Amino acid sequence: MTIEIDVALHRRTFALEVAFTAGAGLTALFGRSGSGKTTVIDLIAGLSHPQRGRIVIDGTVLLDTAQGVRMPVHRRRIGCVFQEARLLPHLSVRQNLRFGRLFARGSGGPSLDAVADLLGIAPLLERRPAGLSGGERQRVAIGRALLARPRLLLMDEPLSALDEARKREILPYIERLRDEAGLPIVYVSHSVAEVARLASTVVVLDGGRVAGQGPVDAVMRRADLIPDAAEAGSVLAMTVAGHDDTAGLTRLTGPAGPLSVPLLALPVGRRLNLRLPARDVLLATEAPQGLSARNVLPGRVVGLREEGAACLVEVACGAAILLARLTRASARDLGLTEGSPVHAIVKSVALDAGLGPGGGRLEI
Ligand SMILES: Nc1ncnc2c1ncn2[C@@H]1O[C@H](COP(=O)(O)OP(=O)(O)OP(=O)(O)O)[C@@H](O)[C@H]1O
Repeated sequence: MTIEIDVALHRRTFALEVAFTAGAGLTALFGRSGSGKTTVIDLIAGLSHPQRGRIVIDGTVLLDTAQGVRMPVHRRRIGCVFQEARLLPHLSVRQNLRFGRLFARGSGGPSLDAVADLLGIAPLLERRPAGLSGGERQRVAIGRALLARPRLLLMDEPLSALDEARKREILPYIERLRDEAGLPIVYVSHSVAEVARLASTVVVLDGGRVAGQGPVDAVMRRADLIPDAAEAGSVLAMTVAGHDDTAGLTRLTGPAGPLSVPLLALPVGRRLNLRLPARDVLLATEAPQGLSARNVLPGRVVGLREEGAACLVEVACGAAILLARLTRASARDLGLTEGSPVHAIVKSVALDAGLGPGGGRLEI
């Protein structure tokens, strides 16, 4: 499964020149307001047209201006989910879902019941949209899009109209969709938390151009690519290994080594992306003694970059690279150079978009 995009669109006040390829999973289009994210979504959906471009999804050419190919919107088989669910208010949830099926082309694809189960909306089928929470409405909108048997799902800031509690409710369903439905997703967001938690691949847009792209862990470490550089850090794919109720800790395993965090209400075996902001990682040249922080990972410096008064240090720990933000003076005092053995002390993790109690930062 591949998505290939290479488009150029020139408006009077804005020029977009974007090329990227993405594989299976969830590809996040990430960037500041006005960077061109929605414009790219509209071009893929066929809602607007570039002066030049080629868009190919899994071998099917949707657009190729050089060959005069421009597939109309209704034949593109692209599902769209926007900020607002846009359900038909006079129809029940079941009828809204069936409405999605009306647009399905070809055969196969999941049944209404399978989609309702995947999204946890089976108990809501006979209700009307007005009686649903924002998160429930959004899940119905996703279900309606899935029932049209799309080859690709476009999601344009689907959580931005929801409060934190509703975001928490819907995120696991988007993860299931990503992991179980086998449908590629292009997801627009300007939230580091959402991108870190959901994305497999990230394409960063800036001023209508691709500023950087790659796997989520590589892109989130690039302080130069993150609109708020203080949010830069590593993203680790962790698995819940066990809980220690007496100590009040959950043990996680992952590519950088084991980490303990305050108890999480997640089952053993559950995978989660943990974001370690660079500002929350300290470095020591010797194994620290008498320290309250319990998560100390041995590693080796593999990169140093000065940025103003700060020094960003990349540390290879196991199979992962952690990012630590030190002052330049501290980096000098520690005598850090490439190859230096260090101990990374993880002060806290960001439990993105509400995985933990209340979400946000968790001191560990
Ligand atoms: N229909 C249009 N006609 C002219 N200019 C437009 C149109 N739609 C968007 N623009 C301009 O194109 C630029 C990119 O807009 P776009 O909506 O793609 O950005 P975005 O990254 O999705 O922003 P946001 O995060 O705020 O939604 C902006 O400068 C915007 O003003």
